[in-house]
Amino acid sequence: VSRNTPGIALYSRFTPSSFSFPPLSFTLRSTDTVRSRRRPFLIASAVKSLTETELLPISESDSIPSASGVYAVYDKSDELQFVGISRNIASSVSAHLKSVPELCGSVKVGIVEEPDKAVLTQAWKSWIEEHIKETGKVPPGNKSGNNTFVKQTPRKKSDIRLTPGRHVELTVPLEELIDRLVKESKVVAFIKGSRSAPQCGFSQRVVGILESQGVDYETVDVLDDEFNPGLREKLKNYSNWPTFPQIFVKGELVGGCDILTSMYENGELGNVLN
Ligand SMILES: N[C@@H](CCC(=O)N[C@@H](CS)C(=O)NCC(=O)O)C(=O)O
Ligand code: FES
Repeated sequence: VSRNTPGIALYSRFTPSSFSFPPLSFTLRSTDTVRSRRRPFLIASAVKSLTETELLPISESDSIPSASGVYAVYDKSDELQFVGISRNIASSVSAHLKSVPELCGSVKVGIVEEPDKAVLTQAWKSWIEEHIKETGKVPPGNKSGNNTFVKQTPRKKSDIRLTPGRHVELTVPLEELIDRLVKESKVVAFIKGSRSAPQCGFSQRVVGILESQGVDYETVDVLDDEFNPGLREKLKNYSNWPTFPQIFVKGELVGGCDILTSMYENGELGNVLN
C-alpha cells in the first residue's frame, strides 16, 4: 500500500515522517487499522474473510477475546445466525448466550484493533456480503425487523411541551393546560431540565426514583421558556408549592424531592404510584 493508494490511510504506529519518499510499501496485516478517507472509495477489510476465520465454541468462553471487532454467531448445526460488531466481543457473545442460548453454538471473531466506526462497519459488511454471496441469504438475526440478537432499546420518552411556542397566542390559560395535563396523566413530574438531562440534582434524583419504579410518567421542563413560557411561576401558584421538582399523581401534588425520596425509602411510593 503506498501513500497514494486512494481511500487508504494508515495511521497509529506510523508517524507522518514514516511516509517519506521514495514510496514505501507496507504489508497490511489482517489486524492493521485502515480508515476510509472518503466514500465511495473501497477500503480494505481490516479482518480475515469469514471462511478463513476459525470457529470457536461458545461454551469455552475464555477462548473468546474481550477485544473489539466483528463476530459471527453460529448455532449448534453450524448455521450462521448473526453477524455483529462490538467493542467487547466476549461480553456481547455472553449476552447473546443468555438471551438466545438455543442459537449460540460457536462464534467467529475478527479483531479490529484501534477501531473506529467506519472500519468496524466495513469489516461487518465484508462478512455479511461474503455470506450473501455464498448462500444467497442474509443471516436471520441481521434481517430487518428481527430483534432476536439486537434488542431495540425503547427510546426515552420526550418531555411534554405545554404550548406550541412562546410566540403563539394561547387560547386557553396556562393554568388550565397544567390542570388538564396533571388530571389526564397518571404521573407528571415538573422538573428543571429534560428527563434525559436534568439540570438540577433534585430533579435528577426524582427522575432516577421514577425510573427505578418502572412506572410510566410524564415530564415537563419548567426551564423551557420556549415551549413552557411562564410555567415556573404559574405552577408555584397552581400547586401552592414554591420549589421544583413537583410530582403529581392522578391530579394531586405528592410533593418534591424530599417527600418522594422518603416515600421511596420507606416503600410507600410503590403503593401511591400503582
Ligand atoms: N427541598 C426541595 C428541594 C428542591 C429545591 O430546593 N428547589 C429549588 C432549587 S432547584 C427551587 O425550585 N427553587 C425555586 C425556583 O428555582 O424557582 C424538595 O424536596 O423538592
Ligand atoms: S437549580 Fe440549583 S439547586 Fe436546583
